[in-house]
Amino acid sequence: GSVLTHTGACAHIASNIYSKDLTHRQACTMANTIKYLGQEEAQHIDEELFDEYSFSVDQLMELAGLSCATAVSKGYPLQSLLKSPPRVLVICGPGNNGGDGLVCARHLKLFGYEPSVLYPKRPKKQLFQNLTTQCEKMDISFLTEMLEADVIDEVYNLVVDAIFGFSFKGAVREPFGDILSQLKKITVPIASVDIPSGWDVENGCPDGIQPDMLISLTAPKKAASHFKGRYHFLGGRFVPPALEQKYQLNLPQYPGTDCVHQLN
Ligand SMILES: NC(=O)C1=CN([C@@H]2O[C@H](COP(=O)(O)OP(=O)(O)OC[C@H]3O[C@@H](n4cnc5c(N)ncnc54)[C@H](O)[C@@H]3O)[C@@H](O)[C@H]2O)[C@@H](O)CC1
Ligand SMILES: [K+]
Repeated sequence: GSVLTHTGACAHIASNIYSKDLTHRQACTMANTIKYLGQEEAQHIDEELFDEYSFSVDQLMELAGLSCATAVSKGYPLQSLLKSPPRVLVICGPGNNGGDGLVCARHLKLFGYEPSVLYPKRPKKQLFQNLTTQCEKMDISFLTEMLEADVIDEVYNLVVDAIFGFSFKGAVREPFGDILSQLKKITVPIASVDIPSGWDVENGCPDGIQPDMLISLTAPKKAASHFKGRYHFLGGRFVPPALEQKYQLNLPQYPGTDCVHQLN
């Protein structure tokens, strides 16, 4: 990875190459560095993908979840796992981030992992029921309650955190407070989908969970600048160029036909 943080790199460019009057955003654009999105901006892009570009949630969720499973398989290849069978715990929250988790679990199973899903708050929407059935039909087990940290460490190789994404706000409500407090105690790696759950989408959370992997979808959110884990991937390779232009996302080029790009 690079020595400079994103903010540091942009500040450096702004102060050294261009005039000091440049805003952070302008400096990023001129330096061609990837944009880190605020919460509202992430929500606007999301709405635009559905309303203007006519994507359906199912489509984008499938690509997002596939990106997450692919990033996991790159960071934690099957042959590198210490525990056999290659069990992975996927924890899904009540919104679309949780849906990404269900899709991720299904692809992990196809990749040869043994995912189990914890899905304590299930929305009634057909989409989530379908994703749940798809997992069940793939012999993916669903846990009935959260496990203690030491049990997770003993049984699983890693945890996929698909609890909250860019719509998270305020103090964590149960049962997710208990779940996150166990996740703070585990020693196996956490791979967070889009945002480390419980983190403020823009400001992060110094005493929150500390994932080893972050898979930013569409574009990183501002909280990603506080990420200190080993692997930062970009996924969700579905952004039309015109939309990328409009929001000046400056997305890096994905290698070949890959659905993920490793940022660091
Ligand atoms: N636009 C995009 O780029 C795409 C986004 N997707 C995913 O969608 C996510 C955003 O999904 P949503 O907008 O459904 O929202 P989230 O999944 O971020 O979370 C919303 C859910 O969490 C609950 N919640 C919020 N704050 C809480 C708190 N403090 N305590 C307890 N519960 C709380 C809400 O009641 C709601 O049920 C993204 O982060 C990403 O993972 C992908 O599925 C597809 C494409
Ligand atoms: K998450």
